[in-house]
Amino acid sequence: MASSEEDGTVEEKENNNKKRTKSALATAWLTFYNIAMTAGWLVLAMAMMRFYIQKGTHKGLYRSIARTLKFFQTFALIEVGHCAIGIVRTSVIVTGVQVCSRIFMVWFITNSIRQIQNEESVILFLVVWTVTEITRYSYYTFNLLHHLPYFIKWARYNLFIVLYPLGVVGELLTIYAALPFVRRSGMYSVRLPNKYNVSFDYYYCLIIIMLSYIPLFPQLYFHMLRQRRRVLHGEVIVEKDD
Ligand SMILES: CCCCCCCCCCCCC/C=C/C(=O)SCCNC(=O)CCNC(=O)[C@H](O)C(C)(C)COP(=O)(O)OP(=O)(O)OC[C@H]1O[C@@H](n2cnc3c(N)ncnc32)[C@H](O)[C@@H]1OP(=O)(O)O
Repeated sequence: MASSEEDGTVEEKENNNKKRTKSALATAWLTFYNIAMTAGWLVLAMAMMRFYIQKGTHKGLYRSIARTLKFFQTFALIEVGHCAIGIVRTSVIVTGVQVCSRIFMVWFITNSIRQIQNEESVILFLVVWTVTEITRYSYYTFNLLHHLPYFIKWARYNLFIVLYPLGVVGELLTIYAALPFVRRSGMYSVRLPNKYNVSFDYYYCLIIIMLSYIPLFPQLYFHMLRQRRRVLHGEVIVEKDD
């Protein structure tokens, strides 16, 4: 009897040790990840400012930062993994929609269609993303280090109120500007007849994606408003599981 109790205690201790090691590892990884992402977006911000100060125009700005942007935005896919393995308390779906829509904007719109890279709307969403990400990743970093300045917390849970709609406007205007080029070039489209007997029209796919902002964006926005009430006003929010 005594020995089984002892076994139980030993097992519990081992489990607790494993959990502690796992959470220490997760914290170390997240701290590294968030510092790297803050630095990446800071580099982007500085490159954009330097370009604009030197050239006095936004034309050519996208091309000058394209590589860095593609790298750091694509790297954010890891965040979906963080949610999936449970090291951050965030919904896989919410994070997945957010990250995939950004990657889609970078790779399948802005990077693929040269003719739209100098649109003002591209600069709009780039500036909005950059401010958002510097704030968001520095918030996570300082939070993990238990030294969170109030102004960063305030910025994380207030700036999105204006930045989120602005980002969406920038993205939608950019997709809209891409439509004529996509239609003319037939890019990423598969026409009939072909040996697989399938067709795909990227032009209509883009229109569907634009329409999908109508149901999806409010969900992301209201999610952030709930997070804001929880973090800034201490409200207890019960969220449905994925
Ligand atoms: C294939 C094509 C698909 C196309 C689909 C099209 C449809 C698109 C629809 C809409 C698209 C919108 C486009 C908008 C783009 C823009 O970004 S515009 C710029 C403004 N943007 C924002 O303000 C972004 C706001 N969104 C986000 O912050 C996130 O993406 C989020 C997923 C919505 C954030 O939610 P969540 O993580 O739940 O909130 P938090 O409060 O930040 O975190 C919750 C807890 O998790 C911890 N945590 C999360 N990540 C980390 C991390 N990296 N490191 C450490 N900790 C992390 C966080 O600390 C919280 O923990 P607790 O405080 O303990 O709860």
